[in-house]
Amino acid sequence: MASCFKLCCGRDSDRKEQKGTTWRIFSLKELHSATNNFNYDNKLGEGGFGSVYWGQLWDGSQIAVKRLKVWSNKAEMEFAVEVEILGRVRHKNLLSLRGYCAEGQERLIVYDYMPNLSLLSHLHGQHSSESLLDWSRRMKIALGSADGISYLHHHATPHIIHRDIKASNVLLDSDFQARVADFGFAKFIPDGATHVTTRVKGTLGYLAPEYAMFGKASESCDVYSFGILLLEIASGKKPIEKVNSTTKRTVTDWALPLAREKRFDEVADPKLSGKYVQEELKRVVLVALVCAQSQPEKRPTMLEVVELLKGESKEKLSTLENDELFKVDSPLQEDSSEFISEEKDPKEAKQVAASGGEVTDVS
Ligand SMILES: Nc1ncnc2c1ncn2[C@@H]1O[C@H](COP(=O)(O)OP(=O)(O)OP(=O)(O)O)[C@@H](O)[C@H]1O
Repeated sequence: MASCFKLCCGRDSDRKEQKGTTWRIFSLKELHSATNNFNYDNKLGEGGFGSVYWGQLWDGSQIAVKRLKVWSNKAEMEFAVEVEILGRVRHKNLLSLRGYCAEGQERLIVYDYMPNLSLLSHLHGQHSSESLLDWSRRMKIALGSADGISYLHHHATPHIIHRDIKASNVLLDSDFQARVADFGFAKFIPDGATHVTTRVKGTLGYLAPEYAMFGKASESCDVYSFGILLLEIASGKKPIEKVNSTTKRTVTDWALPLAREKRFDEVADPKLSGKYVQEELKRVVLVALVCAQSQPEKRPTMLEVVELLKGESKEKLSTLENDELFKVDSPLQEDSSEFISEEKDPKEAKQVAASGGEVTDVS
């Protein structure tokens, strides 16, 4: 990918246009001036890669600038992957790349600024007390992020898996439209390959079991993470919850028995104060749980997820409702908590095994 980065992004001209995507190279000086010298007051947040700052360009447009913390080969790779992938895609539900800056050891990525910040900040963070996420906004965010991921899986060439779908990576624009962000761990799936075997990256609580255990990354790993995200949107619960000082419970282990007993109202976020569309809530919970099944082959594709969430086909919804997973007497899923380990840095969970017959890529 590093060599591909040089090839694709290191050309002479300053503005790139590919299939309608437009981005440019920024100078460090320009970004210093846009962010008031990366002033602490401009800081929007911090992630694994580095800090993110709000800024304003000379034309008045607002930007978010992600600045690499410490230069390393690994960080350089993450930077290259993100720029390479975001530079190729453009969709209403994916965060747009404005450009990048690579001067000396400085690596910065410039995006459109998302005034409503991340979904995480509204569900569990600094905006959660404001209760800005009513049911219609939650539905719009669920559908929008599904659309964005579906574009990556089914329309981008080559197909792309994101590998880090989670609430902090869904940003919200001024209209509370979802924009899937953070492509530093994303991977291209070569034509004809069913999956790639790779070092496990991602976030605890969102990792599909086959990926956490065997490093098998495919589109269905994103589907699993999206299922967890959907449950989070509907219930306001975190993916893993502390039940008491020794026990933790996943959101799926909590929601599946409720769904089987058709107690959907108990899944709804109490912050909604009962204000939601019952049919939509039920749909979201059922779709979430089929997505977050342990067996990848039983999960739907993102195209099917979009269709189901829209609720356009009564027939498909009734097939979903009658899925084996929701039969009261069928065995509960393998205990997903057995996969929960207290990694210091879940992003560096060890690659456990590599099985034959697939593309192996340990970057
Ligand atoms: N384009 C943007 N507009 C507004 N805020 C942003 C933007 N990009 C990032 N942020 C804010 O900066 C925070 C840090 O983002 P970043 O993607 O670096 O890390 P993260 O997703 O929170 O964590 P990690 O990198 O560990 O996955 C985000 O949670 C978000 O609040």
